Amino acid sequence: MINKALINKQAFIFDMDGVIVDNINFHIDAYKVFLKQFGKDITTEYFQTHVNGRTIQELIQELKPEAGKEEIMALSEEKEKIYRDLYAKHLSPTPGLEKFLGLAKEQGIKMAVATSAITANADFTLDGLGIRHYFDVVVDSTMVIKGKPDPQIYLKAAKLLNISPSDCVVFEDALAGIKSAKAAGMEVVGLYTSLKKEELPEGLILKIKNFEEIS
Ligand SMILES: O=P(O)(O)OC[C@H]1O[C@@H](O)[C@H](O)[C@@H](O)[C@@H]1O
Repeated sequence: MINKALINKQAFIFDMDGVIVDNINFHIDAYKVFLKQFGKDITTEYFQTHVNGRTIQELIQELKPEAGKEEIMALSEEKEKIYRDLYAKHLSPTPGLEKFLGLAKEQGIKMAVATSAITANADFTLDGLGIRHYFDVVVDSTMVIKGKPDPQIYLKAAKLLNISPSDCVVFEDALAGIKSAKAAGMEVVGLYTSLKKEELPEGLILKIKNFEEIS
């Protein structure tokens, strides 16, 4: 049974990292390796407030303003390959995810993924877990101009699903992602995977550790 707070909605839109997979520590470790070439380190706090949920392309643009599109994509792929190599043998869905996706599908709820990741990471996760077939739409960072916290990615997912933003619920774990979804006019279920429960902002319809709590 799907949780009462969600049953009147027509679409569920899932963030990927920190929601479909609980992988944030692997991103932090990959950034530590990748950022050495820029003479930078990254703390967990800096990651949560400035990096998590944003696109790596925008981060690289800040680190290297002179880089053109091709170099930005090459550097993005460099960092994401480090991440995929670190996480590959741990790849697993957030507890309860598949049961929840199955129930939602049975009830005719449309579903999308809206991730700040590059396409290779979305493929790695959705195909690696064998769950792509649950989703009607997958939007990644290469398909938008402005990344989260801008609302563009969630608005695009809703448009492709053909569902009005107010009929969508978003599942998010990152501060930038929650801002993006709210700016798109959507209600948000917060997952406390990368942040602690008390660090998630107010104004969420639910705060959950994983999908076992709502399926
Ligand atoms: O949480 P989302 O939207 O799935 O975003 C994932 C992205 O989150 C960012 O923190 C990372 O820089 C990216 O490497 C990663 O792909």
